[in-house]
Amino acid sequence: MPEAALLLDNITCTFASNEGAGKSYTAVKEATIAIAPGEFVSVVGPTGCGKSTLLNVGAGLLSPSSGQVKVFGETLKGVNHRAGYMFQGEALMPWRSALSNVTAGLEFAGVPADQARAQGLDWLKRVGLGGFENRYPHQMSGGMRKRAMLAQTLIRDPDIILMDEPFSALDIQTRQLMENEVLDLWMAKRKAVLFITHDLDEAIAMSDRVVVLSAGPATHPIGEFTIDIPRPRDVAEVRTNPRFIDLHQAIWSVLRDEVLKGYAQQKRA
Ligand SMILES: Nc1ncnc2c1ncn2[C@@H]1O[C@H](COP(=O)(O)OP(=O)(O)OP(=O)(O)O)[C@@H](O)[C@H]1O
Repeated sequence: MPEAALLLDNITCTFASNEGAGKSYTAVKEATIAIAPGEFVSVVGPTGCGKSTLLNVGAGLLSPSSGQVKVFGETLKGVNHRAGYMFQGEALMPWRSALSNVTAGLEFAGVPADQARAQGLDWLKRVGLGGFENRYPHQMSGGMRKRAMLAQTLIRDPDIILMDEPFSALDIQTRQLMENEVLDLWMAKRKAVLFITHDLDEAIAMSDRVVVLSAGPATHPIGEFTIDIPRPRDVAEVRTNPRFIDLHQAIWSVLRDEVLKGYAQQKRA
């Protein structure tokens, strides 16, 4: 097996609990997930189980209580500079235009302004925002803002792409368009992707492999499925593929009980 682009190795994350002084909550326990270079891996699990926590650990934004992260074989210390991160919510800076948002990372990295501008305009075109470079976030639709965020994430050409439910706020048509665009961009460059989602259909349609997490506390992987459906895929059309239906059934049989447990816990909370 080639060296993993990203290895979350035996990760445990314990937080101080808000149930009282001295109490703690172990959200993730002894979780190991490896993503090979060029592999697209989705992680699904019930709400609140620890998906974002694991992604934050992979991004180097959160230090695990125990375990380690390896990036192309090297132990991660601090922020993961080989990763680009696309968040769940809105991450555009409202005071910057689309172009200036997209080029922000290059600017911070000291790339000369004219070079950054040329790359930014190119990326805006690639994500379907050609001609919208002067729009501010409040002048863009939710889908356009997501496109700008995608360009913002990819412009630095990261070797690892971390995505935390990036399209959950979009209507289904826009979402499917964006999913197909992400797949096209990914097929062209084949970077390692860790994609977090609630949505099993989305996970199967996009991925090479789907990892199922248990309900919390002490979340850890409880199933792993290779998605052996040929590419290129269209995320809407692939849902009628008989293999998709088989995989959906197999994964759902593992995920269903965890979703019910997660839901019961949220009702109690
Ligand atoms: N900094 C923190 N302090 C205390 N508890 C935390 C912290 N971060 C996360 N948690 C808890 O850890 C658990 C996992 O949270 P996390 O956001 O990773 O779940 P998730 O699976 O991404 O949720 P969702 O599906 O709703 O986005 C939750 O119970 C959450 O309340």
